[in-house]
Amino acid sequence: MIKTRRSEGAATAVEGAARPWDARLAAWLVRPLIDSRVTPNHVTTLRLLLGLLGAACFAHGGFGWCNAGAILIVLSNFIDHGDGELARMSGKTSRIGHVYDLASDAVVTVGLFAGLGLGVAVTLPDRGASWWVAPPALGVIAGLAVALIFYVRLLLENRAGKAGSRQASFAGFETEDVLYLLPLITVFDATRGFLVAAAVGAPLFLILVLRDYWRVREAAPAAASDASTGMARAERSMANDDEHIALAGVGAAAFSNPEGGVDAGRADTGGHALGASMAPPMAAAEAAPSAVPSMRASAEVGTVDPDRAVAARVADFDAAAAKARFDEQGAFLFIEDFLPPEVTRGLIDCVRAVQSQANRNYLPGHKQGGSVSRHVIDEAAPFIAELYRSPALIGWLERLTGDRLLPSPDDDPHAYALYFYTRAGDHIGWHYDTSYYDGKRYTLLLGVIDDSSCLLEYRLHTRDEQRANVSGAARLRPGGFILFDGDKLHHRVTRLKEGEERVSLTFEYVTDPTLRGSRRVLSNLKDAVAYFGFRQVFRGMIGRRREPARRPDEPR
Ligand SMILES: O=C(O)CCC(=O)C(=O)O
Ligand SMILES: [Fe+2]
Repeated sequence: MIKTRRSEGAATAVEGAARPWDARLAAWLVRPLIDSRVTPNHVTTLRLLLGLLGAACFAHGGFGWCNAGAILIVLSNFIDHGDGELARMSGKTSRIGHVYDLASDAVVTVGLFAGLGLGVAVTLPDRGASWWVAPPALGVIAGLAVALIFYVRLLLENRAGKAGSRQASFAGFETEDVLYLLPLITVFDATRGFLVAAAVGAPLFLILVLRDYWRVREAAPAAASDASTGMARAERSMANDDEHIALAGVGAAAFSNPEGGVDAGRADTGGHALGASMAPPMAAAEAAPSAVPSMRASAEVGTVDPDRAVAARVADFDAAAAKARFDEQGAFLFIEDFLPPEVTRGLIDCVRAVQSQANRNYLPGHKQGGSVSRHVIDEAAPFIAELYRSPALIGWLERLTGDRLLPSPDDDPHAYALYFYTRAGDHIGWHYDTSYYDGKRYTLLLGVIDDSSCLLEYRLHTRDEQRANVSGAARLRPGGFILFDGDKLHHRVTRLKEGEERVSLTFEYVTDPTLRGSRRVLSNLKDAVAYFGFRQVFRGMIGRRREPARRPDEPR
C-alpha cells in the first residue's frame, strides 16, 4: 500500500505511535525475512495475486464466493504493508519496486470494485439488459476513484512532504482500513449497498483530495526553491557559452569538431564520425559583443525578434556545404554553435518561466527526467513558439533537408518541448524519434543550458543497409543545433551527474501532418507516459480546436 512504501524515505518521522497498526504488525511479521532471499517485490507479487484472486471471487458472485473474496482482499491488503516494511528494514528499496507496488495497488483496487460490480450483476434476481451494465459500471467508477485518490495523495506528498498528504487517521486507523471491514459487509450480504455507497462516496472523497492538491500547488510550486539555483546556473551556463564562442573565434575554422569529436572515435566500424559538427567561418566577428555574460536577459528578450536574428545568422553559413554534410551523414547535422546569443538568452528566460511546471517521469531502464510540453510553453513562454515558427529557421531547415516542412499540428504536445535534466541519473536510453505521422518527422534539438557532462550519443546509418554504422557523440552546448530525421537517427543522452544541469529544446517538423486514429492514440499515450504526463497532454487536447497545420508564411 502506498502509505507504507511512502514511509521508506521517512521512516523515522513515522516511527512510533503514528505508524498504522497494520504496518507495525506487518513489520513484525516480515522481520525474519530480512536476511533471506525474499525480496520486497516477491511480497508485492503475492499481494497482487491474492488481490486478483479476491477480485475474481467477487466477480463470481454469491454469498460464499464473496466471503472468500473478502478474506483474500483483507489478506492482500495486509501483505501489501509487508513489501514496504521489508524494503525499509532490509535496505532493499528500489524505484522499480516502488512503481510495481503502486501499479499493484491500482490493479487490485480497480479489480476489486469491478469484480464486486460484476458479482452484483450476475446475482441480481431480475437481470434486464441495463443491469448487466449498471453494477459493473458503478464498480469501475468506485475503483478508479479510489485508485486516483491514492495517486493524488502521492502527488501531494511529493509536493508538500508527508504533512501535505496527511490523511484522516484515528488511533492508528486510516481511511484505507475501511477495506478491513469488507468481511463484515459480505457476511451481512450487503455488497449491493456497499457498491452504491462506494460509487458515490469515492468520487466525492476524490474531489476533496483534489481540492487539497490544488491548494498545495497554489501555495508552493514544486520547483520554487530550485528556481533560484536554476537561474544562477543559467547565468553560469551562458558565461561558459560566451567563453566558448570566444575560443571558437580564435580558431575560426570553416568546419571544426572540438566537442562532437571527443567520442566520435567510438564508431561501430572503428571509423570516425566525419566532422559531425560545423562551426560558421565567421565566429571571430561574432565573438566580441557576445562574450559578455548577460544579467539583463528578461529586459532584452522582449526586444529580440528571433526570426530576424536567425535570418542574420544563417547567412553566415555555407548552405551547400551544410546540406552536403547533412546528406552524407544520413539526414543528420550537428552545428556546435548556431543560435544567436540573444536568442539563447531568451530561451534561458523561457526555461525559468516554465521550470516549475516540468513533469518528471521515470521509465525503468529507459528514461528519467523532466519535460514541458508546447501547451505550457504557449501559455508561459511564447518566445519559443515564435522561434519555432520563424520562417528564417524553417527555410534553413528546408534548405538542409530538401523537404517542404510544416509545423506539427496545434494539438501535438511535442511540437516544441523542453527537456530538463536536473537530477543525478537523468537520461534517455537508445531510441529513434519515431514519426507517427504519414510523412517524415524531423527533430531539431537546440541547446539551452548545459552545465553537464551529458553527451548526445548517436549512430548514423543504422537503417541503411548499404552503409556501415558510424557512432558519434555531441555535447549540446547553449546555442547548439542538432537536426535529424527522427526515424533514422539512433540516439541517447548519457546520465546526468550529481550537481549538474542540462536543458534542451526540441522542435518537431513534419512533411505530412496526417495522423491516423490508432497512431494518434499511441503518440498521445507515449507523450503522456514518457514525457508530459496525462494532464499536460489531455489539457492540450481538450483545450484546443484542431487546426490544420499551416506554414507561418501562409495566410490563415
Ligand atoms: O535532450 C536531448 O538532447 C535529446 C532527448 C531525446 O532524444 C528525446 O527525448 O527524444
Ligand atoms: Fe530523441
